[in-house]
Amino acid sequence: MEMSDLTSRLMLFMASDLGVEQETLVGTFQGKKQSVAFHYYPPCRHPEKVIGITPHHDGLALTLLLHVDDTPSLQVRKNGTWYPVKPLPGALVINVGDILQILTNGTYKSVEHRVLPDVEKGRATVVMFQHACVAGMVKPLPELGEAAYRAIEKVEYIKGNFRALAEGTWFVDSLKINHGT
Ligand SMILES: O=C(O)CCC(=O)C(=O)O
Ligand SMILES: [Fe+2]
Repeated sequence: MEMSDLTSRLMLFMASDLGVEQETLVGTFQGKKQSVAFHYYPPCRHPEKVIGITPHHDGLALTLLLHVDDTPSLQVRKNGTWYPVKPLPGALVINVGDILQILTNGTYKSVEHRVLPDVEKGRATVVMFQHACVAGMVKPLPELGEAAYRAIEKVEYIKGNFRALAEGTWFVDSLKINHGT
């Protein structure tokens, strides 16, 4: 419930930023599923030999991540460079996911991230993934002009996303519309 309130509030800010009706963006999240993952990464004396969590984008709309301890292992990629995300006590890390990138027609970018295990300390995180869709579809909000992604049913989107993840590709790429520019 608290998480829903928080995601709704974040969507209100994003709606103002995008210049769309607040209800339009908040409505894509309201009443939609949330899933939770608990991660524990044991300390690893040979980090070069293990993967942690491989680079990926979160396939749903928004990710709220709580660091249970102060072990830094999460990294985000920007312009080809990996940057560490420093855990802050009591703070949540908010990641834009693929569905939000599509809804906002590419204005908000889904962040690529990975987890590298720590040599000395274990690490635990609690992660909440927020679903979103527009009348059962994953597609850009019509208010945001010419669509940069094709519309797809949510069920097909989820299947395609898992398939692409298993193949090591990024499903969003396959939804991009080439307007010939
Ligand atoms: O535990 C973390 O820091 C990240 C987990 C993650 O990326 C995920 O569950 O998708
Ligand atoms: Fe992730």
